[in-house]
Amino acid sequence: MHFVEVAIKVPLQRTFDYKVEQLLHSPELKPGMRVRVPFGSQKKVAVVLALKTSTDVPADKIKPIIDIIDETPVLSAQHLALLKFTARYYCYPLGETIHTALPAALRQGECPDKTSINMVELTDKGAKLPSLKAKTQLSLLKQLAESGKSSVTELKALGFTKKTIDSLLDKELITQFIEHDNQWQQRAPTVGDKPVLNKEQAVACTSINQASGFTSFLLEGVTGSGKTEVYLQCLEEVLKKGQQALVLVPEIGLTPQTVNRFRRRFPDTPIMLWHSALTDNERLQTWRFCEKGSCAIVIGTRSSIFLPFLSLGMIIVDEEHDSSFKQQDTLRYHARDLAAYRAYQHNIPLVLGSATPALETLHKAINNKYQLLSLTERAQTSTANQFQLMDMKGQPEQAGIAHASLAYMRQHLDRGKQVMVFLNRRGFSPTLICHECGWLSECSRCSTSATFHKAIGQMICHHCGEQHQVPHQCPDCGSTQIFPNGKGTEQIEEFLTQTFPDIPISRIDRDSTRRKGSLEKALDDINQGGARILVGTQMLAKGHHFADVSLVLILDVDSGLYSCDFRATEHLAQLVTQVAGRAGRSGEPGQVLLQTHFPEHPLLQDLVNNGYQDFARYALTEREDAQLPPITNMAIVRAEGHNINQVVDFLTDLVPVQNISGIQLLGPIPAPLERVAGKYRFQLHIQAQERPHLHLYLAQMVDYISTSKLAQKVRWSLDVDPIDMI
Ligand SMILES: Nc1ncnc2c1ncn2[C@@H]1O[C@H](COP(=O)(O)OP(=O)(O)OP(=O)(O)O)[C@@H](O)[C@H]1O
Ligand SMILES: [Zn+2]
Repeated sequence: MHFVEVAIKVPLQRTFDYKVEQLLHSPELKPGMRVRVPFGSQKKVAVVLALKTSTDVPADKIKPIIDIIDETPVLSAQHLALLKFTARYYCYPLGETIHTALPAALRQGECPDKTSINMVELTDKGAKLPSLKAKTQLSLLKQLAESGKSSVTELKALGFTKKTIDSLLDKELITQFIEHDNQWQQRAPTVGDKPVLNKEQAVACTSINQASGFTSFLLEGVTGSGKTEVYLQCLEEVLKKGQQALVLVPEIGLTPQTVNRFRRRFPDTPIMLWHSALTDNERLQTWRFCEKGSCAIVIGTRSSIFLPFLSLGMIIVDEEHDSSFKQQDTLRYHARDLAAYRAYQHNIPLVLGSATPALETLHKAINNKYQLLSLTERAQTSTANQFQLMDMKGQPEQAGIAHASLAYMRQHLDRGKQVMVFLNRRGFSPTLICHECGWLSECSRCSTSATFHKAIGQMICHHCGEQHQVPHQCPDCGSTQIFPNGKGTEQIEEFLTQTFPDIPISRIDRDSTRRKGSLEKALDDINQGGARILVGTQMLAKGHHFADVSLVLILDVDSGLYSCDFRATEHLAQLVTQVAGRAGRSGEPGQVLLQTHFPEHPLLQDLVNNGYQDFARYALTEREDAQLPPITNMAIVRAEGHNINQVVDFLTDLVPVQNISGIQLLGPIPAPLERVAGKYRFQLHIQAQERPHLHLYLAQMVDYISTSKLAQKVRWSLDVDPIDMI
């Protein structure tokens, strides 16, 4: 008798054993293959972890597997090891971790090659070009007679439909088959025009290319210093060796601009994209092509870290500080941190690039765990941007813009330049206020305000999404004197349209770019010089290269200066630096105006006078003093529920009576946003000097929670290495 240990998608920290009876014609079972198993009254897809000759499950209890789905493993041993590591590190059930990593089609037990049938050619019968009534079918036969075997996507691009192809298949005039083209591995890649690297870029490139085996690099380069150029020239070497590369980019970083740059540089190299808008079939195909080595470069967002590769040669994480690399629900993994594990596993270089490295990464670089490579100058201009703090105290202003700022805007616009106005708040105003009684529009289900969206005439809560009509009267006193309170991008756009009636304005935020393709269109418009004033939220901040922006106006930096989250200043400094970095990217130096009521604040002074590099190193010493991450290690248990007592009791029960050496606990404390969608939210903070202590403790705690009755009454989650406190 043989047994298998399998992982199943269930919210339990355990695996399951089944017995394997002799199945007719069954392929030899191996770890990484999928099987179907009975689970309760259901049938579930499970992944084999190990084959065993004995089990602890009593003989009368153990059930047989139903069937074996795969002929060969869909997860290699190395890939399984990655997923096991991920599950362990984030204290998340292995079955659910595997479920997160696999494309939907594979989770559901479908054939891995379902979508890979990508080529067709004539059969002998088809080659005789029999006369056919349907003209399109005949012209497809002729096309194939001329071109030989062709890819389905190519034929579709020529206007042939799937229906025409299927009809010919039915008549056995053509056949279809799978072809994984690995030709690129044998030939030297064609390389498009490229600039000569400057000295710092060349040093960085050489260091990375000379790395043998697993080495992590932090490429700390000021905005516009040509980090992408360094990636491209390193990738060239990887491709020459016939190896694959994974380039991780933030969600918004996957713009046509970025992709075109890679395409133009490597025109005959197979490059695939991975992002949230792919269909299930496209995901499966990319997965399969990576695995077979038919794809050389993947440019992908967070979850591309789980793609299988045949011969991975390098991982690059662009804008490594970006928060979109951290998944904020279910499996709360950080793609950058998993990238480090993967690079170690494959024994290859890892390149983390940013103008504003996360303190976590910088800490490792300063302690020589990562090799630090610096680009201190911009690639296309010799002068740095000029910063100016605009003291808002006593300043005349309209819509939150100082008159002095408006005068600067006019100067730049008169010279034919583009101006960017940044405010990290969408909507028209964050609240409505009653002039008579002081009523403020609040979300009825969250401890936060409801935002006024004027264009669509709705009040919307940005936390729970609750939406309702704009009131005409104050719900408390009945007065009609209710006004917008505070500013959002919609209001700024309205005001600037009135102030500069002849200047085309483009607003970029989540509301204005909801429709598919609208962001791409807006960015294109900006690059063509169509829009001259750009108003936007952090969507505008990331990675864009707008050649003609010469003035960046940052409206409200003050909200980030005084926050209960110890990371708020780091995030503010990153955001300000990234936004500012959009100015003066070619030609003359840019001007950056920061409007603030606290121009003397040490953080702003440091940032403006000495730059992010200096700020970040100072901020690390502060974290050292306060014994906060990245100096120490942290995890948060979050719990929420409609009954506040149950939430607090659950967390209180987790706090041991006696101190545990090496572990500090704080809580239960209310979350910064204490109520969301009607639920109360509390947290328990766990800190440890040593990472092994933290993980040992967390493993025991998760074990304990699995037996806790209190846990069944609340929703709880564990966040290892949280990046915010919300
Ligand atoms: N060595 C070079 N010589 C001339 N131009 C260069 C060189 N390196 C990069 N550039 C150009 O400078 C501009 C900025 O470079 P790039 O986009 O690579 O910078 P970056 O550091 O990735 O920018 P950011 O992170 O701020 O978005 C691009 O237009 C790029 O083509
Ligand atoms: Zn709400």
